[in-house]
Amino acid sequence: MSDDEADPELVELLRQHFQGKLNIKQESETGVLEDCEYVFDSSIDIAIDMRHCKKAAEEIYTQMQKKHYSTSTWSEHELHPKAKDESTVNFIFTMDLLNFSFWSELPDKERFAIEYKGKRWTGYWSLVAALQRALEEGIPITSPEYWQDEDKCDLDSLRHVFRSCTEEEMPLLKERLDCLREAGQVLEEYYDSSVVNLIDAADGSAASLVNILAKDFDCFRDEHPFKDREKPIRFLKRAQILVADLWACFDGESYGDFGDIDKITMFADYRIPQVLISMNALYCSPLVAAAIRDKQMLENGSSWEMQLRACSIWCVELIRREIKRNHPKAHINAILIDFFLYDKMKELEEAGKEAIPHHRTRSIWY
Ligand SMILES: Nc1nc2c(c(CN[C@H]3C=C[C@H](O)[C@@H]3O)cn2[C@@H]2O[C@H](COP(=O)(O)O)[C@@H](O)[C@H]2O)c(=O)[nH]1
Repeated sequence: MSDDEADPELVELLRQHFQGKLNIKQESETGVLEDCEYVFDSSIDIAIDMRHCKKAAEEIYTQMQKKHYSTSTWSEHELHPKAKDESTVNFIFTMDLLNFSFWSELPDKERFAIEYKGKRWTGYWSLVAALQRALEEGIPITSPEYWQDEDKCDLDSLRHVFRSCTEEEMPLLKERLDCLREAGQVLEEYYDSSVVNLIDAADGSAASLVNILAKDFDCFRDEHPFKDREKPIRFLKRAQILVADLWACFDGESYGDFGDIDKITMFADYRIPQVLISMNALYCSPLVAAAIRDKQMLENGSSWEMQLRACSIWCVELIRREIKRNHPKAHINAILIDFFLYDKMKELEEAGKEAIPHHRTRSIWY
């Protein structure tokens, strides 16, 4: 064989090696963005208004700069845990296991609310307040072993942990107990009941951790069939926000150190669509707009609901690209845009300035 001919065996080995790399590359993609672009391309009830999307991008960038919005904003929230240790990892995991469906149809004074530190907390903050209160009362609510103890951790004890200062009970309490139970079993079976072991299994990849959560835990597998598409559409909202909360809380270090964190998308909940619509970046057909305005229930997995979630994720991606185009040096990803929009929406709600209601879907996914 002449010097310039490659050894066929070596070529085959290299091919298999790079082929293998390609496979690993496949596993390190969550598929969420591709799935949402697919739904956006076939949406007829929801659209993205490009002109307002561009305008929103500039407004968001300017306000984020003014507020010095960064990962450290996460820990500045009064109720978020401050310790940078394993107890906070367990807190965040528990929080994002249960981070769904707080909305109520009752008037503000009657809706489910948690009294803690002399304040009345509703929505997402009611969850965080209840977990903090339980820990202070000596209830090990963030312990995977506790979730499996059917004598100690049952519907009554969860009702006590989430006891409201009004007559309304926390929504989907039984489903929340099921999430804790399943997570306790999976963690015991595969990760020696340690959330840190679960994070270590992702080997520093955000996308891998999202995929592991979706693979090992039914209650994180937020994916749904859409029209005649062969594969379900992946939103993976609570799996993604779990990774994002770890990243933000630990400032991208320690348990929050993910080399590919920018692969995480916006989290398809019921607040970001609301704020994108109020910024005119997202457009709803008259029928959908009327359903949202009239607070009609949009069934989980219905076409309108899927389009709303997917187009919101795609809209934030376009906003992210627009900011990157105009401010190449800005360290802004979908997570920080999302966190900023959520906090902005809560400020508008607090000030009684919600232009339109958020959409009503009751599910464990968001
Ligand atoms: N997309 C997105 N969805 C978010 C959040 C958060 C809170 N994240 C904290 C961490 C960093 C940020 O700065 C926030 O301080 C909760 N949610 C979702 O909203 C719904 C609760 O709404 P309401 O009932 O009105 O509180 C529910 O589906 C919940 O899962 C977010 O950030 N992004």
